[in-house]
Amino acid sequence: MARINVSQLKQACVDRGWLDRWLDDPATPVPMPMTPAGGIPVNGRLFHQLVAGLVQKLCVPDASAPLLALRSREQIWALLWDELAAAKVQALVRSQSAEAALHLAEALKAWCQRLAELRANCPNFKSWRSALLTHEFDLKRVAIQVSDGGVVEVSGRPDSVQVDPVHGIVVVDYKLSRGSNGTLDLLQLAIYARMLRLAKPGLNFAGLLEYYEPGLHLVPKTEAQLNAIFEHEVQPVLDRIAGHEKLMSKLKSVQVGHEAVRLSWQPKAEPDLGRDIEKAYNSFKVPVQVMGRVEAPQLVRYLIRPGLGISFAKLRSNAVNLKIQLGLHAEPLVMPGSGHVIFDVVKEKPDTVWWQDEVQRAELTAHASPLALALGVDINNRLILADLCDSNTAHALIGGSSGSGKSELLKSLVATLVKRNRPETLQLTLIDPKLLTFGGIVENAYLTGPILRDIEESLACLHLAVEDMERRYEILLAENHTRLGDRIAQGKTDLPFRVIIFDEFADLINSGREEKKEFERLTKRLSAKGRAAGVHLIIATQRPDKDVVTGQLKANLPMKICLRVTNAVNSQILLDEPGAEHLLGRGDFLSQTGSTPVRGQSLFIPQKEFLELFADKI
Ligand SMILES: Nc1ncnc2c1ncn2[C@@H]1O[C@H](COP(=O)(O)OP(=O)(O)OP(=O)(O)O)[C@@H](O)[C@H]1O
Repeated sequence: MARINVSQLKQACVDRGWLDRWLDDPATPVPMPMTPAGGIPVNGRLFHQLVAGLVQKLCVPDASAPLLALRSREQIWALLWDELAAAKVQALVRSQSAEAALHLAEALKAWCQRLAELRANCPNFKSWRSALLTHEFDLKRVAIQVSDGGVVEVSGRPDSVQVDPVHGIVVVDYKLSRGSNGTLDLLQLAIYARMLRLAKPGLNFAGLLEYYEPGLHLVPKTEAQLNAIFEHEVQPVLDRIAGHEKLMSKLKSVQVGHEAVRLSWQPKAEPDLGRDIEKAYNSFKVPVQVMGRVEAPQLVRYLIRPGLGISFAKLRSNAVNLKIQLGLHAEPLVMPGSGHVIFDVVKEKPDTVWWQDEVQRAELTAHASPLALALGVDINNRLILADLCDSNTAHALIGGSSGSGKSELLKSLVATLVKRNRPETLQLTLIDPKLLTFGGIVENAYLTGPILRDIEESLACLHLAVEDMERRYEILLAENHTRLGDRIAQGKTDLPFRVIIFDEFADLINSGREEKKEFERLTKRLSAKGRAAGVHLIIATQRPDKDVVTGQLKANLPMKICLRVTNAVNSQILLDEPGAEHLLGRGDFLSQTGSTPVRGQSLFIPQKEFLELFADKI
């Protein structure tokens, strides 16, 4: 079961990169960003210690009459100072500065004032517990439900739960400075309010941030506000954590054991060739050890450690020998990995990865961006995600020879966009000169117009898209928005996202010099400015040669997806490296959304299911 603590969870909500690193290895502590240096040191930990010490004294069950008689700020402060604070504050003068010590003392005084007020407003004061319900207590492993029915256990230690005269029962967090990110404070409050509600069913908790700066500033939040923060900001992160945990537990057994495991794409049991590979290499005097085995939809990957003094080149040069010895139907792909050698044995009959199953995975459903896409699954059965709203993946160039799986890939991308958006927020422009890819979609609310088939129409459509983009800029500027997504998030749907999908643009480029120049000019403008205006390009070609995929086009379309191509030159043109000529076809691809290509298998959606997505949106 996935477990996380409150500090980590709030950090994950504001920094998805941090979350990714934590998910990769929760055992290795991922450092939290530090509060920026500068200003007076605020000694928050000491403040918490001293306050907790006093509360402990006040709240003992048989508290003495003088303790119960404390009423004013001065009386409470005198006790706190004499019993706990004096020595610490004086030590601060020596170890830090008089300013820091004064800041702490003032903050503590403000807290005493707050306590006196709580007491004064407590109708039937019998003990300090009537005002301070609990203080610095552990909430251990509170199970919070996630969308797919699983749970994530969250642990933490709220500062205090109090009865506030105005706000009712409140979970309180003390802060000695507002820091650089008030959002984190609110997230923490929302998480604690939800944990308390689960731990104490029947009670509702509002929240209060008490900023001692050093004077007290209260930031109250109602239960409804905290609920909304939790639902919008925290729940998707918990869904993602639970989804990841589920995936990892499946993967673990695939990687370490050699047991049959049912993954979402349901592999047929492939023989384990681990020992055979070792024996075969040994027979050529190349000692190796197979360290692991991962079964992907299109191949089985073995991770090999070469014996001492055995070079990678030796393993690679024996690939053909291994094919013969092991009776494989294709030569294994031998590639360098980090700390091991990758030995990919392609399956004779690759498994199909069904779109319908994969798009339900939490990594995608919990993704905040409406234009997040699943390109496919990687070797480790993780979804390969790409977000059109992200500048690194805002526009895509797809290449692959005939039969490599471009049309199916385009269909799965369109299906994901349609599944995750309504026609009011997403408009598709489909250009399909081959007539087949999007054949069957008739007039539809998701489409900007009929599916375009001829070259002149396609060029005219790109012209209009540029005009549309310029108009959008003017509107965004007038309304003070920097990106269309923010406008849509505010509920304004008169300008939806617009995704232009062009299957086979080579014919257009090859129809004449002028057309080619114009196509390049228009795609350049759309790709340079489109993202902020919510206009995105996904264009595909069967002929990724240098005349079609020009340097300029490549530079303008940051995301590249290369399916099987006929030769290493085509792979080089698209990805800047060879390799895609060895892919299997049927949706086996290398995607480049970052620095190194990732191998994946695209998702398959049967035509009937694809058309059904559009069926009721005429
Ligand atoms: N992800 C996938 N899973 C299973 N089968 C696939 C997948 N992608 C493609 N295929 C199969 O591979 C074959 C070729 O696919 P597709 O028609 O998409 O290729 P293409 O690159 O568009 O070819 P062309 O350019 O000639 O139209 C089809 O039979 C298709 O069903």
